[in-house]
Amino acid sequence: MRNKIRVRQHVNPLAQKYGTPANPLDWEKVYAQFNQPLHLDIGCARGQFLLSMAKIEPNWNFLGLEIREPLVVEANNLRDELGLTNLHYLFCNVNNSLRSLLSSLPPGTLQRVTIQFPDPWFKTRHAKRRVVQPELVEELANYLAVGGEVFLQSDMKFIAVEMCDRFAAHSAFQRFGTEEWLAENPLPVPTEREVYTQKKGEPVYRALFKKVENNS
Ligand SMILES: C[S@@+](CC[C@H](N)C(=O)[O-])C[C@H]1O[C@@H](n2cnc3c(N)ncnc32)[C@H](O)[C@@H]1O
Repeated sequence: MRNKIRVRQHVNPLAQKYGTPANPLDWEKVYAQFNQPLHLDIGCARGQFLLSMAKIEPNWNFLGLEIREPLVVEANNLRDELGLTNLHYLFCNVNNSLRSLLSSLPPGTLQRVTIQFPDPWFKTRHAKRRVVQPELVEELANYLAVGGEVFLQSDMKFIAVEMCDRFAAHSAFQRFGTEEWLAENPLPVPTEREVYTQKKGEPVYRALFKKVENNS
């Protein structure tokens, strides 16, 4: 049994040390089949969700972005031990790295994005530290393929509402179904935070958005 490494619970994405955007990736070196559709998981933590997804869907590539570097190192080591060639984890701050990462992708490959239980940063004065900012929605609108999906979930209703409001405010995105929360997770694998929340019997707020038009 692997020992879990201990890392800080939260880091401030606005701190100077996270101010440098990630370098673009050489996709041909990252994945065995770099033209496969890409699933991007934002704030992947230990990456267990993506690891299971990568095993279930070998015809997709998976990229996990995470700001706590030790978790990324550990996740990539495990990926190597398992020999998965459709999975990669990257240490970066998503709030300044999406453009440099996604602009080099083969056009049309980014087809699914998940943002699951992002750090809530409860206080209003910390709201700028939350992951789903209008600028992040704009970058996803720029690089997600038409018909591509963004799946959002949180155990904090105010965060789920804020995330939905920000995607709904962008003309490239349309909410799937009614304005009600999705009753079930449409993906075949729950995240670690999702399992923890459901074990406590607490609610999860889920929504799905589709990209309906190209960003102009
Ligand atoms: C509460 S955890 C949820 C992890 C996982 N998605 C789950 O559902 O189990 C949120 C993760 O997002 C990461 N995170 C927060 N802000 C980030 C940012 N700006 N860039 C990259 N990762 C970030 C945190 O370090 C943390 O690992």
